[in-house]
Amino acid sequence: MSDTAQNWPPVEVQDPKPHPDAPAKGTTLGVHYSHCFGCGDEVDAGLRIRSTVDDDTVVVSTFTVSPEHQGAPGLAHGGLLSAAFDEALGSTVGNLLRVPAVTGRLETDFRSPVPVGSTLYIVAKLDGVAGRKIYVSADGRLDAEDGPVAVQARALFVTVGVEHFLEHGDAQQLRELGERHADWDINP
Ligand SMILES: CCCCC/C=C\C/C=C\C/C=C\C/C=C\CCCC(=O)SCCNC(=O)CCNC(=O)[C@H](O)C(C)(C)COP(=O)(O)OP(=O)(O)OC[C@H]1O[C@@H](n2cnc3c(N)ncnc32)[C@H](O)[C@@H]1OP(=O)(O)O
Repeated sequence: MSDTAQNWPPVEVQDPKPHPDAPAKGTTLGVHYSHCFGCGDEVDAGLRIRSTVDDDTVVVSTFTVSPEHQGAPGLAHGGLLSAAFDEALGSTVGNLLRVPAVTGRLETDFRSPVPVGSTLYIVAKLDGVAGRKIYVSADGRLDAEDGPVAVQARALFVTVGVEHFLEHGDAQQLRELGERHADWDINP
């Protein structure tokens, strides 16, 4: 998707195979974890990203830049824009492929400033899969799904087992998350 892509994906890949129970086109995706900085509704200065399935390999997410997200006066902080893409790309991988995966590598190109008050439409596409490696990229467009491209990103997600989260994260919170998302099949 990114027009800066050179050799992307960087390895030979297979076409992504969406999960048979992946949400259909037009589905608005819910918050995956209420304490998630990217989408959670219990994080005061979080990004509160909202995502909708566009087709079986594309998810469109929106991120509205608020004053808490500033770097320079009136402009979004670049690191937070990267975080927005991490969330949007991760949501694309998790919801369409329905596998637990973590970001292994994320690169971001900042093409034009993103002002406070604007909404970034992040159009993310699954590009290919090579074993545990999932390649995904996105364009961030200003104020409309067909607005000018302000930010682009490409990422590698790596599929992990549930033990990744159990060993390194908060096992109790993970169990509670699993109870709320029986369809994810992540119950330890
Ligand atoms: C819990 C919920 C799960 C539910 C799933 C179901 C549904 C989900 C639905 C919705 C989810 C919605 C939204 C999600 C939203 C946001 C997601 C945010 C995601 C994050 O924010 S997540 C935090 C940041 N993330 C980390 O905290 C990772 C730390 N890291 C590690 O935990 C390890 O590093 C790991 C696991 C990545 C790999 O470790 P490992 O030992 O398992 O495997 P290994 O090292 O062998 O890598 C395997 C192959 O990937 C290649 N590879 C690896 N890294 C590379 C790199 N950087 N560059 C180039 N290639 C790389 C290797 O070269 C090898 O390639 P090859 O196989 O060809 O040799």
